[in-house]
Amino acid sequence: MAERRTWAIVLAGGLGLRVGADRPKQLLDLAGRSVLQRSVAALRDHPAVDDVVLVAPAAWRAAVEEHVGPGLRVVDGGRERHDSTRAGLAALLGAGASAGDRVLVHDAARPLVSARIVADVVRALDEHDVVAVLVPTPDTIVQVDPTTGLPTAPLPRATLRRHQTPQGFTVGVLEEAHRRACADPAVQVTDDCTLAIALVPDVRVGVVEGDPENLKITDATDLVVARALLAARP
Ligand SMILES: Nc1ccn([C@@H]2O[C@H](COP(=O)(O)OP(=O)(O)OP(=O)(O)O)[C@@H](O)[C@H]2O)c(=O)n1
Ligand SMILES: C[C@](O)(CO)[C@H](O)COP(=O)(O)O
Repeated sequence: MAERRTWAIVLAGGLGLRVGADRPKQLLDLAGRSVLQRSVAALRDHPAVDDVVLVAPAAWRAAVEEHVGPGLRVVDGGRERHDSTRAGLAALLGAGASAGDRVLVHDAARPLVSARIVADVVRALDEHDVVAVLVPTPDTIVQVDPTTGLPTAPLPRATLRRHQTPQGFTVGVLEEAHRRACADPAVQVTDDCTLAIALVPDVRVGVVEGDPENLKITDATDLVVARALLAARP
């Protein structure tokens, strides 16, 4: 049987509007290296990862390529995150990925992901088709009425988790999830794991413990927190 390869798609196709900087947040500095350089290095330099595809915003592709240097497969992203995942998936299939290979889908906006999480996701794909990285929520979460904003259904905190990335998949399962999602525009989810579990029957789902430090840079406050975390590291 052919050796299973492990691919990573690093999603840097967004514009980072919520941070409010003069360029996409992945190009901002984080203690001497950009957010993008850190998230790409976490996958590219990991011994369990064979090959990386980087998805960039078309308008910022030259800047992205300058940040990561030569030798990395870079493709243009799409309007939404799921469009960018599809662009990354098409690129790795074009580069020879097979349905049985592993693929990790990672937000470039999570530059502090640890080698331990990456290793755990790759290992969990020996037994599962879809692997989520989850952390408990420290806040109480409530569902609200979308019109009034008033709280409606209480959600028991002990049953809630936050998704992090990288999320892991068998390549064929990620392909199938996106094929089905394309056929049904009513499907609206914000991560690939939820998509695969919802749309692909009988997938074996595994869970890896996340880490509060694997935060997503979403607004300017997250940059301050990420810089403080890096400064506190030995
Ligand atoms: N069309 C898109 C949108 C998002 N992403 C990537 O998906 C990750 C998570 O998305 P998010 O934090 O929402 O990033 P942005 O869309 O860039 O942020 P904003 O919504 O503030 O513009 C980021 O690494 C982002 O670059 C992507 O590859 N393609
Ligand atoms: C994939 C994700 O990071 C899991 O928490 C999140 O859903 C991305 O959401 P965003 O709105 O694209 O930042």
